[in-house]
Amino acid sequence: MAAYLHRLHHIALHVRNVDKIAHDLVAKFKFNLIAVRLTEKSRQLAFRGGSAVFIVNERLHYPLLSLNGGVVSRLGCHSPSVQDLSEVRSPAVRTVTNNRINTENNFLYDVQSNYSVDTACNVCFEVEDVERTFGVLRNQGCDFLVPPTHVQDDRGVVFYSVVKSVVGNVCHTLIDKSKYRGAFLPGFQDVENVRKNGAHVDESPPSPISHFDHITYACPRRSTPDVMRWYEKHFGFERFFIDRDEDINEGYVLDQNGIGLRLTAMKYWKCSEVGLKLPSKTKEPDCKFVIAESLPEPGRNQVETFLEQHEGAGIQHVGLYTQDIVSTANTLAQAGVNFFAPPPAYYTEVGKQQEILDAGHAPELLSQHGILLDTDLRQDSPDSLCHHIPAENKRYLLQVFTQPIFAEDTFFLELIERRGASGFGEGNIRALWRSVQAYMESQEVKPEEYSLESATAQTRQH
Ligand SMILES: O=C(O)C(=O)Cc1ccc(O)cc1
Repeated sequence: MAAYLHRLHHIALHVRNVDKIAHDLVAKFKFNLIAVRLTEKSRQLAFRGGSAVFIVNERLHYPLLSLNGGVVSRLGCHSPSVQDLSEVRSPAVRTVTNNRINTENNFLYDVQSNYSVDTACNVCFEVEDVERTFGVLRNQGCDFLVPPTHVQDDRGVVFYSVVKSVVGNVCHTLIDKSKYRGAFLPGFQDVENVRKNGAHVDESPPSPISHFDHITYACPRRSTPDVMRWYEKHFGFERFFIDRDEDINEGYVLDQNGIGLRLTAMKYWKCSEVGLKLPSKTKEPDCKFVIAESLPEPGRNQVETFLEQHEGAGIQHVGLYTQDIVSTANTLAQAGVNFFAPPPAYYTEVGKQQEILDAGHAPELLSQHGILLDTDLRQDSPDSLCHHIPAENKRYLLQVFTQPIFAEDTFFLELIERRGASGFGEGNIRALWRSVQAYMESQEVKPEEYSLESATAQTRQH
């Protein structure tokens, strides 16, 4: 029996310095700061775009006073000013683990990450019953980093526990907030409340991001079956076939023209008891998970670069869903987001140009920010995520990939818009791969000298 996952609650990042990433999420990626937790030992900031929430955790090695001039001063016009947040103290909470008041954990709803590089490493799911889920998973041999714990304030109580996954440093906070009436989580100060108590701040505009579409793990070669088994057994994930001819054991393999990538995707159902067979109409898929591993090809590639610079497996990228990728990419680019662009020939190749035109898009517009368009490999799939499929058109998806958002060539974000396509476009994956390869060739850099960082120099600068 697997755990009952209700839905994805948030993805947590652990960074050495929250300033840059907080600034980027607000000013560039148009997320809104929704809640903060500031203590002498840690800063935790929550950002929302639609239902997509990131919590950015930073361990502090200095007292709270240094907050002045720190993150909050550079968050931009839609975030509270330094004065608003420098007066914020974590609301009083009672944290109880194993019937004892817990004062040790600096990070609520997470664990202290001593990881040496910045990392996205916790995918938090809402569950129905933390104690029960803990019991089930522990009996199955899962490793828990935080046993069932509850956090209480005057608006109610939240239960959580943190389980380690089999993917590098990735762990999962399992949380039950059904007995909590507050806007976010106990221990966090809602930014609305900060505003009401402090100076006037402009209302935040709605974010163009609506939800997390998928999370992609970069894993070592031949580790995919173990990862699949773990998620199937413990969380009830099901295989999502990217291609109908995909081999069940091999996954979806791209191994032509210098691309050596194996992708295997998994899905689970939102708000449903995992494992329960529901009529397909009542099933609502949540965020997908993709496992990427490289094939034993010579030379460097995105997955191997990630593993090296991240010092192990982990979350390589997160797909952010937007209803209008052209407008969102434009807004983000104007705000300073740099996207990877495919070779210019991508938009003038006869086949691709026609494909873009048939889908009702202008190749010139897509080329401005490196947006890729691909027809879904699963044209006859009955479980499409999009409900508005133009009968005359094939189902397709649009994607654009950002440069890594941390100092290392590791974690990046993706914008994705689906027009009836529920899978992942082979052409887009090839184009992304090639955008890195093309730079290597144009610069005549030997593969072993190549770094993703240098490749980003050729991506579009805004
Ligand atoms: O297309 C996507 O968003 C994927 O998740 C597939 C993918 C996985 C890993 C890569 O390095 C590139 C593409």
